[in-house]
Amino acid sequence: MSAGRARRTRWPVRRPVPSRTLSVTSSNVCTVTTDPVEAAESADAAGTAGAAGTVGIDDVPREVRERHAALAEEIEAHRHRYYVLDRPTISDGEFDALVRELESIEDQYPALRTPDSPTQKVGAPAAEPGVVEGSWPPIDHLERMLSLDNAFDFDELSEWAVRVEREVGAGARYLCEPKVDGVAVDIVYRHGQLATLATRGDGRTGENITYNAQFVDAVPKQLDTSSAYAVPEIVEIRGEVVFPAETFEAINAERGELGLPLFANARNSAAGVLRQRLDRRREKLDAARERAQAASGSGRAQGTVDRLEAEFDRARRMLSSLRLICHGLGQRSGFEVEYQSEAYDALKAWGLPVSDRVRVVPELGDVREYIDYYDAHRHDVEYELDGVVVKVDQVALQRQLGATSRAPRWAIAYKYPPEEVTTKLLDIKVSVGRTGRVTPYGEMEPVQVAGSTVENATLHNASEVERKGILIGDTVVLRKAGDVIPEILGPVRDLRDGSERAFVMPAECPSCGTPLAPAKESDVDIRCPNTRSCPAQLIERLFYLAGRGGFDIEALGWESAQALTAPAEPEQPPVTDEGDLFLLNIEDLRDVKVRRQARRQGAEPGETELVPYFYTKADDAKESVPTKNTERLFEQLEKAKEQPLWRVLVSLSIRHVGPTAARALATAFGSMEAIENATEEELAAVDGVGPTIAASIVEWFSVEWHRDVVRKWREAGVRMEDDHSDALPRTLEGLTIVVTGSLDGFSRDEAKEAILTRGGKASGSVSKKTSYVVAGESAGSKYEKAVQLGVPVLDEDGFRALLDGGPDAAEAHVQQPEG
Ligand SMILES: NC(=O)c1ccc[n+]([C@@H]2O[C@H](COP(=O)([O-])OP(=O)(O)OC[C@H]3O[C@@H](n4cnc5c(N)ncnc54)[C@H](O)[C@@H]3O)[C@@H](O)[C@H]2O)c1
Ligand SMILES: [Zn+2]
Repeated sequence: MSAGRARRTRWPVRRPVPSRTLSVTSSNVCTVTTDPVEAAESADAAGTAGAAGTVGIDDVPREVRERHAALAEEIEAHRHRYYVLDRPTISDGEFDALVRELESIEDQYPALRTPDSPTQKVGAPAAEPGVVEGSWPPIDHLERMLSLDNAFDFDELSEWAVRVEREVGAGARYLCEPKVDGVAVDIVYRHGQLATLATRGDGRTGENITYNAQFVDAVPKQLDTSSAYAVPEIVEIRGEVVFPAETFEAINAERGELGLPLFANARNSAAGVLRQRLDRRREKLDAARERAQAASGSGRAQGTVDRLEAEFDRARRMLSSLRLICHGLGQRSGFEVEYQSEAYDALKAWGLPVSDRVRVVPELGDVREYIDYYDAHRHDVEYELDGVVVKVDQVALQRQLGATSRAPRWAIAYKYPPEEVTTKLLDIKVSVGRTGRVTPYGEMEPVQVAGSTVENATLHNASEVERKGILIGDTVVLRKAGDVIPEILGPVRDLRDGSERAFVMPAECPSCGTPLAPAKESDVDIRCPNTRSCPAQLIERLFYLAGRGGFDIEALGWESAQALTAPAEPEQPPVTDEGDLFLLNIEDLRDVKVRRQARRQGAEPGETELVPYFYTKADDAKESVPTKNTERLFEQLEKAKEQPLWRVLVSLSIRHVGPTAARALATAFGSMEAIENATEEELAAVDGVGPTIAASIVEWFSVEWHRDVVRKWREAGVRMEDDHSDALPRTLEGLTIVVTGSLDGFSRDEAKEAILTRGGKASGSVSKKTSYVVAGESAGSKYEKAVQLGVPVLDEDGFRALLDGGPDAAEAHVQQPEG
């Protein structure tokens, strides 16, 4: 059986909507009331009839039936964990894949699509009180709460649109909304007063969490009855409760400090917080207070009160920071609108929060744009969204379209690729950085997430590993959001089997074997103190000094740096610290060998061989010769000796001395010697340097091998002072300049350097204090801002004039605002 993309055949044949359903739905905007059993039966009947006509359940091959049953059971178990326990063990993406597999089986064998299949149901039944500890008593919704059908790509979205058009003809307007990844709730107002707050449960019955509603600021206790929209006698509102992303992070940080298990994501945390039995906490607190009063003066009794009070308070604070986004109505009497978007205006007028990102658009192409926009800006929204919901805006058409047993036909959820997956944490290793800092990182079974394969993720430091409660061997939740580096959020504790083990920070450097220690006693980070020739640190420093902000030696990449500092042969590496770099002789590298996966035919995986790194020998040649890259390396080393002083300074890897400080130092002192001999005060007095950097420079030069690096570079011919003729006229003294858009004659870095070397400041944002904005090709918002603030704008010619002759020369080039 093909497990290919499931084709939706949930409503394959046009069938009359039962009249009873019609009459009930006629007052409906966002949720359609159908009798679930009847609807499910007719869906089943339709499915069966639509596919093979006579294929009954007995005609389905046994293996298929078994796979279907096993999958259904697995899905139900995950639903229970997710909806009732708030403790899922798989990611949403993995869960959705299981559901899709079930759907594709049912597409092939519609007889399996029975009313109790998970594909036909919403959520999970609210737990019977007492069955799951801590759940609230159930409450029936006035109208059923449905789920949504999903589209995972544009083809599926247009298939939906085609079905809509087939049912109701052209002319549907599309209402686009963020799909809020929160906890679905149902709120009932009677005569404008909050009556109940409930979770979705199985769509029919949810948990009655009204007690907690009093603490949720986002849920109005009373609707504004003075608005243009009369508040109906009874109105049922649907929405999502979420934590803003920031609050979620703060909550987890606090839980970490208190030693409580962290929430895996914002949705789980919102669900956990919303569903806690705050009433019971209150009872406990009251009882403790009474006991304390009875045992007047007992410190212990008072201690209990204090603790319970603090806990109650914390819970209340968390509830009050929850947010609500309303996106629909259930039952209501005496309230009619023509459009769903109009219903939102009413909700707003009554004081209910509605997303201001909702848009009504006429064409599917516009829907696509909306979807693309939020795909790119998913993380600019203050809460988590996992997709976009597209709805038919006209209420009359919604009625015509109706619903299946589990979802309306007039809406669809377009889902973005998941950003969270689970994977196995195979090991925790440590890496040593440029400054010797030792950082643990997780090695995982490779997984696909947000479009790339991830197998490593940093864990920052040992206390982070502890705070997150991660053990080696755990299944972990891994998150990769947009361009952000992947992060291990935490373990899935429920999947532990006892074989997991705690991570222990190694006592010795994995690169050079030196005992590790914190630099200062109070530091959380530990370091390898062998700064001079620990290969891990030296490689990072070489890589850095070869970078674009340093000597700019492209041919010295990470691998070459490794071959120079830690080759397999000879034992004594050609470079023991960066001082050796410019003293290298191409001949010295002839015998440098590295260990590689063996390339010979039939080599086993893991079988290695020694190969020369810098030299190569053609099959028929007698002598080996330097590789192309080796030749380039030596050419570039030669050129690097002529780099300006600030680049040499950057290349020394002095803490806090990046390009900006290095430029300021070079301009102020002119030579390495002068900097080396300057006092801390003299250094600190330089504009753009300051006391921290000054102290760091003095400390750096106090180390003997550091001074040797400078000495060796000087001996090798590296230029250690800026020629006087290099000094450019300081035409931009005191000016702040913003460059935006692209220029023909300057890269971004070159433009910046041109500004800095003439005494100006280069800034990235436009304010009233900006002296000039240089606007190149396709300059955007910064240009507009400049015009708005009246900051003079120059084109590229104007920029050149400014560089050469200062403000007077640029005067003639200042662009006059239009109009
Ligand atoms: N990891 C697990 O084990 C597990 C288990 C069960 C479910 N899940 C996840 O839960 C989700 C499925 O649950 P679902 O039935 O709630 O379906 P859904 O999330 O696909 O969509 C339906 C729900 O979206 C909500 N919604 C958000 N924004 C909305 C808007 N603007 N308009 C209308 N509705 C909006 C509504 O509450 C609605 O009920 C999936 O993401 C699934 O992966 C995960
Ligand atoms: Zn080391």
